[in-house]
Order: sequence, then structure tokens, then C-alpha cells
Amino acid sequence: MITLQNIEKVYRTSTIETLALNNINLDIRKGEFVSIMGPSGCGKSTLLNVMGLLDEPSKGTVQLDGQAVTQYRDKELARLRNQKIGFIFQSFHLINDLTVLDNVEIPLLYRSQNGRPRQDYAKDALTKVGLSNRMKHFPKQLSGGQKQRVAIARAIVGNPDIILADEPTGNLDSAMGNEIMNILQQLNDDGATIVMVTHDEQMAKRTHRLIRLFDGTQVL
Ligand SMILES: Nc1ncnc2c1ncn2[C@@H]1O[C@H](COP(=O)(O)OP(=O)(O)OP(=O)(O)O)[C@@H](O)[C@H]1O
Repeated sequence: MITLQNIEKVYRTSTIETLALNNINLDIRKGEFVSIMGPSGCGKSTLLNVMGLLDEPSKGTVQLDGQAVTQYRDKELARLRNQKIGFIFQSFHLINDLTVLDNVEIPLLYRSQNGRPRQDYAKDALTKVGLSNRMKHFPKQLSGGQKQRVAIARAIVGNPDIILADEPTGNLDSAMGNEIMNILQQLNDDGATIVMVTHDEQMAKRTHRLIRLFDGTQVL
């Protein structure tokens, strides 16, 4: 589903050069639930951003469903991201001025829509995460766990091939974190491919495969 070959990512500023990813080779297969762990600064978010076509590698190739996307222009990458990838972030990234329902509809605004109204898809996604009774609420009226559930609904509303989650339980207490993991596990049981960055060994144990990074290099 996603194949990374010989990926290197270098960040250069005027004073320092950081090798954030060093010769990463990875294959994420359809239906897998994979976790990425490693110390702070080892390149986990960079790796997720390269997989999610948000960040361009300095070297190497990224293939999504067998298509080499490394040479694609920004517009084509944005279209692919919108159609194939759902993102979940540690700090939710919801828009405070929009209702829960409107937040979940956002990925669909960038697609041509035939037939079924956007709202119906958003309602279905919110039902899947157990929040159908909160559609008219605003993010500030929700708990952290509920906000993350809205973010998951937004990630799945467009039926993406793969979900990329960057520390989805990082801002939550363990009970809420477990609730979020249960939802991710259910999505995976229903067929979703998921790659998740986490600092939590217990969460990682609940996935199929663990990738460990150290200083930009894959060590497991
Ligand atoms: N935009 C950037 N410009 C310069 N350096 C960057 C940039 N983004 C990340 N880095 C550097 O690249 C390295 C990897 O960063 P990254 O955010 O991927 O690590 P991480 O493992 O996700 O860390 P954390 O667990 O603290 O979130 C770090 O040394 C970081 O300082």
C-alpha cells in the first residue's frame, strides 16, 4: 500500500543540518496496523509526514498503491492525500468556529460530490465513533477524548485507504486513550490500514507490527 525505498530526509537551516531520516525502507501492507516508536527527535513525525505526502524526502522513493509519487506536483499530491489518506493529530486540529458536523465534512469539500449529501457521510462517520448525539456541538464543548473522536470521524469520512495517526492518544488520560485505541482497533478490524506514532508501549502492543527509530534510522 505504501512503500518507502532508501528514504533520506535532511532539514537544513542556516546553522545546522539534521539528518531526520536515514535510509528508511518500509512496506506497509493493506489491512496492517503498524506503530512507530522511538525517542523524541528520532524522526517519527517526519516519517509519518513523508508517508502522508506532506513532506518531500531529500532522497529515495515513495510509492502509494504502486504509483511512484515522488515526482508529483503539489496539486497532484494534494488530490492523492485527499482521496487516499486520513490524518489524525495529537492536538486534534479541529476548527473551533465550526460545529462537529461541519468539521467532519471538511475533507469532502475538496471533492466533487455526486448524489448523497456530504452531511450524510459526516453523520455516518460520527455514528461510527459514537458521537452522533454531538453533531451540533462546537469543539470547545467537548472533552479531549470526544475531540479526538471527531478528528477520527473527519479522518475516515472520505473512506481513505490508509489512516496516519501522530500520537493520537498523546494528549489524553489513559482511559480516554484506551477509548481511542478501541476505535482505531475497530476501524482496523473493519479493514482500515493504520500507521500510528506513539510513545506508549501498551498502545504499541495492541498493533500488529512495531517499527522502532533511533536517530533517523530504523532499528526494528
Ligand atoms: N521543519 C524542520 N526544520 C528543521 N529541523 C526539523 C524540522 N522538522 C523536524 N526537524 C528535526 O528533525 C528531527 C526529527 O524530528 P521529528 O519531529 O520527526 O521527531 P519525532 O521523533 O517526531 O519527535 P517527537 O517525539 O519529539 O515529536 C529532529 O531533530 C527535529 O529537530
